[in-house]
Order: sequence, then C-alpha cells, then structure tokens
Amino acid sequence: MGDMAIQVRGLVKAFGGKTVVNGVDLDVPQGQVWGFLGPNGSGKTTTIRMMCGLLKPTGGSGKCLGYDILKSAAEIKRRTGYMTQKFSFWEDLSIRENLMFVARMYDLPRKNAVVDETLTKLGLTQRQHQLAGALSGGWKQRLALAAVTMHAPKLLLLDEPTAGVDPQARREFWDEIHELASSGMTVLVSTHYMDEAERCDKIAYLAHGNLITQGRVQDVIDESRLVTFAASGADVRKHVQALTDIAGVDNASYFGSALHVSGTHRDLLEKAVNQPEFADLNWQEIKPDLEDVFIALMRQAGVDARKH
Ligand SMILES: Nc1ncnc2c1ncn2[C@@H]1O[C@H](COP(=O)(O)OP(=O)(O)OP(=O)(O)O)[C@@H](O)[C@H]1O
Repeated sequence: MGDMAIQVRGLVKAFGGKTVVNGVDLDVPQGQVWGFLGPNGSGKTTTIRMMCGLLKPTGGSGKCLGYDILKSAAEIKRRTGYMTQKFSFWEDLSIRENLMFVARMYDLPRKNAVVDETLTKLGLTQRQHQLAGALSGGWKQRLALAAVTMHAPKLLLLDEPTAGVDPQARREFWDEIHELASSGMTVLVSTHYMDEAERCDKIAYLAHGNLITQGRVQDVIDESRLVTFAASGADVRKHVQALTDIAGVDNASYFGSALHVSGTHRDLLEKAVNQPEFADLNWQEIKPDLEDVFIALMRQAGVDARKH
C-alpha cells in the first residue's frame, strides 16, 4: 500500500442491472487533493462512495487508508469526513447544536471544548446560538467543512461542495482545503468548476462510469492532443453553427469574445478554418484549456451534458 490513501482496482457498480461505474482503477497518494470531474450522472459520487467503504461495489477490490473496502467499511468511515451535495444540517437547530450533534455522533472526547475551538476557528462564537438555517451559503459551507473535519479524519470527501457559493467564499474554501492537505489529509472533491479542477493536484475524469483520463491538469490537456484555434471580431458569433457542422471540428463555441474551434485532427481543423467563408476571420492557434478538453472528451464519450 505504501503511502497510498486509496488504491482500487476494477470497481464496478450496477443498480438494478444498469452498470453506472465500469471498472475503475485508481491510486490516490496520501496528502493529495484530487478532483473528480465528468458530466452529470457519470458516476463520480458512486465511485467516491465505493472507494471509501460507504457503498458496496458490485465488483472490484481495493484498500482505503490501509483497510479493505469490502471488509472494513466501519474502520474507513470512522477515519473519513464526508460532505454530501446537500448541506446536511438541521436548519432549525443552532450552529452550536449542529456541531454538538456531530461531536456526539463521533463520540469525541471533550465535546464542549472541541465545539468551542471549532467555533473560535470559524469566527462564529458570537453567532453560535443562531439557527444554522439563517447562515448565508458561504457560511453554511464553512460550517459544514468544520463539522466534517472535527473528528480529524485522514480522508475528506467533498461532493460538489461549492455549488451556488460566491467566488470569494469558494476561494477561501479552497485555501482551507489546501491547508488541510498540507497537514496530511487526503481530499477527493467532485466539481464542475474548471478553476477548482486547476487547484487540484490531480484530476480524474469519468464519463458513463468509465475513467477516461487522469493526471495533472497540464498532462490531461497535453494528452488530449486537442488543437484549438481562436478568431475574434465583430461578427464571429454568426459562424458558430457553420463551423460546428464541418468534419474535424469537435467543438465550436463563442467564448470570452472570441470564437474557439477545437478538434484532434490538425489537418482537418486547419482545412475547416481555412474555408473561404471564414476568410475574413483572423485565426490564431491557442493553447486549449481544460474546458475545451472536457467538452471534447464528452463528445468523444458520446455525452451531451445538455441532455441530462
Ligand atoms: N441508489 C441508486 N439507485 C439507482 N441508481 C442510482 C443510485 N445512485 C446513483 N444512481 C445512478 O447512477 C448514475 C451515476 O450517478 P452518480 O450520482 O454517481 O453520478 P455523478 O457523476 O455524481 O452525477 P452528478 O454530477 O449529477 O452529481 C446515475 O445515472 C444515477 O441516476
């Protein structure tokens, strides 16, 4: 196992005969922050939950924090903090009561003292008797993170933790995640935000339950072998549809006041942008970004995210 927090092979999950995770292998070293990406319904949550003993796989095996995911689920759960998609609060209990509930659930020693320390760290001591439901989105999320780390877990699972939270609160949340990782905690976080993916040590991309690619963000971009051209100008927007229909163009979209076209076959793509009808556009090759790559991966996997 070495210094791996998670090491799984061939993970499969079927619900009622439908396979939603299809043979995932993954090695996550301790103390790293990994991002799980992929379209809605691609199996991110299911994979994360299986890797950590929260859900029994239909097939496959592996270890999490040194424990067998099939046999030692209780041991793993005790050492794991899990923040689900919905903030799991009692909105009509106070902030303090919510933290006390979690302290009791994990049967922490010195419950009152731990809750006091957590409130101080959060800067919520003055507001501890307010209802948790009255907090803003950013504060709820900070409280949720504090609650799931009170028992000092070795592994933190965050399922789309920042959905609907403003940019400054997201940034502070990510600073906190990296602080936790630097103290040795391993973090798996599922997200649809590209800037968050870029803040991960490594990312894993799932589509239809298959692990399509994994690695450092720059490696994922390089390995995609995606070529991207951009054109700007007053009327570029009107060419989107025509470009989309040309062979070799995997994606054409208007993006930050420029038209981006991407594909994996350079010759076909060059031929496409050099067609006479686009002669008035000034094309420049640019480095594809992660969003270009994910859209291409989705297309290659036959997924149109808008259908979900
Ligand atoms: N308990 C369940 N019973 C039946 N089907 C399920 C169950 N849990 C998940 N699924 C199905 O498995 C598939 C993968 O779901 P999962 O929640 O893992 O995807 P996801 O990538 O996390 O999606 P999202 O980004 O929307 O959260 C979906 O089709 C979902 O409907």
